[in-house]
Amino acid sequence: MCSEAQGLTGWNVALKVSTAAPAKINLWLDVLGKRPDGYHEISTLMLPLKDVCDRVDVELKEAGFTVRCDHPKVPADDENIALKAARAYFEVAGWTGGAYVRIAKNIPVAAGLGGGSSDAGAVLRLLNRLSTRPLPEPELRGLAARLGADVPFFITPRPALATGIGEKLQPVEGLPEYPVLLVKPPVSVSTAWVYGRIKLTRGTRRIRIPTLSARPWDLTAVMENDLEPVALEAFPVVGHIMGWLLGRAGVRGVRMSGSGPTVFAIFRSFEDAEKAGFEARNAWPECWVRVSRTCAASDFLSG
Ligand SMILES: C[C@@](CO)(OP(=O)(O)O)[C@H](O)COP(=O)(O)OP(=O)(O)OC[C@H]1O[C@@H](n2ccc(N)nc2=O)[C@H](O)[C@@H]1O
Ligand SMILES: Nc1ncnc2c1ncn2[C@@H]1O[C@H](COP(=O)(O)OP(=O)(O)O)[C@@H](O)[C@H]1O
Repeated sequence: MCSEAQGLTGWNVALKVSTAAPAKINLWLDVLGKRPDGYHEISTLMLPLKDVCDRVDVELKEAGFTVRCDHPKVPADDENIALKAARAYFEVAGWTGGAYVRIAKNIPVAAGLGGGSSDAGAVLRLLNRLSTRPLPEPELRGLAARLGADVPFFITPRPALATGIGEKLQPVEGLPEYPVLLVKPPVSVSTAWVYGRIKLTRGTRRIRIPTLSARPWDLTAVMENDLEPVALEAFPVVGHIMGWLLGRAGVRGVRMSGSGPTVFAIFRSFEDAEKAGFEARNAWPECWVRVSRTCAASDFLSG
């Protein structure tokens, strides 16, 4: 790579960059209505998880776009949303050249944890940091929204109220780092399939932020997910896991994350979450089980 090529491409010096791409949970998810474009208006509080993260590397190349991922269910071609993000960024930035994207997968796939969207957000974050003319945040968010409803949240993962189809973000400060136990049954649920079967019963958006800010541990008062009934009917195991988690010592609230099937439980303390995690591995040996915590601020701005 010669310097005039860098001048032409608009890149800074670094040619290989890397960052963590966190999973997310939805503390609540209201579906408010269906839009003419087929997407649904939602209002959801999204919380990134501190240590359930993919690792995303981006290497700039003279030409060509390729992706490698160590998970058999993740596309290794142009269908990979992280590669779509790289192509889209180069096009908008007017860059020549290409990119090699490498993903080390730790977030379960099609789990309701935003794994693919997080990888795409990480690629946009990395490329924008490399640029000699970074895109302003609103333009970057618009590019992200064209890739997927969840992607704008993952450009700067931090607690935020997401509205619209998920692309309008209002950061929420001052929340605790909640201890979380995640249990994912061995079923794959498509987001489109769940949204396609939802019965729209909620008329207006409930205002929950003041309640949560006043009483951040009174979680049952705010935790809801309008996508749950569709997933519970199709996959009763999701309901069985939710019922089991509600019986654990120190539990503060249980919900399905996003379009599922992952169920998450928030606990009074990290010790309670770890104890429940140990019990879950014995009670649900066929499930993916992780103990984590939500992030109070964006731990992902730096790298
Ligand atoms: C449900 C949520 C909650 O955070 O997350 P996941 O469970 O996927 O992690 C999101 O709304 C998922 O966003 P995302 O995963 O980006 O969905 P997209 O790929 O954009 O959309 C997949 C399909 O879901 C439907 N969809 C998605 C978002 C939305 N607000 N309304 C919709 O109707 C559309 O049919 C769309 O074609
Ligand atoms: N980088 C990626 N990581 C995970 N899934 C991806 C990726 N790129 C494309 N996909 C596709 O997106 C689908 C949704 O995956 P994912 O984003 O993990 O689900 P969810 O939005 O429920 O968390 C998967 O079935 C997979 O085929």
